[in-house]
Amino acid sequence: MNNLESLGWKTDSTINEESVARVLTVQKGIYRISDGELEYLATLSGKFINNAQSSLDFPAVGDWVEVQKLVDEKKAIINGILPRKSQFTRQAAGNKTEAQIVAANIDIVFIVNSLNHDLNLRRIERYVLLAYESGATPVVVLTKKDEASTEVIEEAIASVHEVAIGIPVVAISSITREGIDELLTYLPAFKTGALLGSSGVGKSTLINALFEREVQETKSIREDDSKGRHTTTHREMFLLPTGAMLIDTPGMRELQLWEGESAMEATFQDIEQLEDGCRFSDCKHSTEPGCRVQEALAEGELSEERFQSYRKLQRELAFERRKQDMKAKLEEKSKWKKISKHQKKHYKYK
Ligand SMILES: Nc1nc2c(ncn2[C@@H]2O[C@H](COP(=O)(O)OP(=O)(O)OP(=O)(O)O)[C@@H](O)[C@H]2O)c(=O)[nH]1
Ligand SMILES: [Zn+2]
Repeated sequence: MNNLESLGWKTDSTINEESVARVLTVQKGIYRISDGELEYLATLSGKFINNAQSSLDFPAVGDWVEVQKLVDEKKAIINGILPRKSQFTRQAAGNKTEAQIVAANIDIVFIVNSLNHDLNLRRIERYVLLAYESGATPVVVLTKKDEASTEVIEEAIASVHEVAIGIPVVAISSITREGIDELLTYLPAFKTGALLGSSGVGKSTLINALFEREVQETKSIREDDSKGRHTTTHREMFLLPTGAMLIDTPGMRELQLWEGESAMEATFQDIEQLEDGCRFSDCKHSTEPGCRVQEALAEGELSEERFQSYRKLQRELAFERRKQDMKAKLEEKSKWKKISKHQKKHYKYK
């Protein structure tokens, strides 16, 4: 196994692996990257910056980048980004239509909620949708198991299963360590996970828990690791002692919906299935006769809250799409403006 593989790299003979590295943190144009052996502080090449069209073209935590290493100085220059397997975006600050990339190449998304507060099922639905949109696999984590009664735990798991259909749910305690091993079965070595969840649900405590025991256990093996891999806790992409990676970026809290047609279908499979039973294929599920959705609502088979949440997310997505269409049109316009200006200029000097 080469060093890159320890960061989750899959061997690719079409790429010169000597010049590949992964982005661990991003801070004001400085990228801390690793090739699995050494870390480098990298900047973007001039050509890269010139070619970038939007903020999505810039590297994010988790990206694989093509670099030129200056080994002696532990510095590097980033020339390009390798194709992303998945990506999380949010709205760029100060720009209502531009997406900004928060993290890339995430395999598993942990949707973290705490058992000692009211479970917000609507938020879970939203996060499930986001996970599917990004291209990652969702897992729901219920924290602070030590503070909840068996009854509360069972009830919480059952209600999450209802809104997160077919998605694993794990109840854990970072204090008693209950459930931690089960959680790790969803994050195998060389895979990259990300934590999604509100403030205070226990994400940092979980990361610490994931480090502690393993650090003890693996200490003898990695004691001579002069890079101090186990003590660095300020990174955004953590290299866990199990060999897996975990991303906890603050930006993950402001994730936005982007264009999730198929993600909606995956998230609301129950409703999509009911819709197939409506008499009219363009049924709006309000007053139409033979509406299977209304029937399920009346019979309590589908909860009103979940249906409203579905509606709300649908509206939001439609809004996002309109915004993006508008943006595309404006860009097209300004492109033509530039071209005609350019032509006028040429004309003058001819
Ligand atoms: N009883 C109990 N308390 C926990 C557990 N995990 C976290 N806590 C407590 O919950 C509080 C918040 O935990 P954090 O890990 O800081 O939460 P966070 O999600 O990282 O919060 P932000 O960093 O603000 O996003 C702290 O007081 C923790 O000690 C747990 O498993 N059991
Ligand atoms: Zn209907």
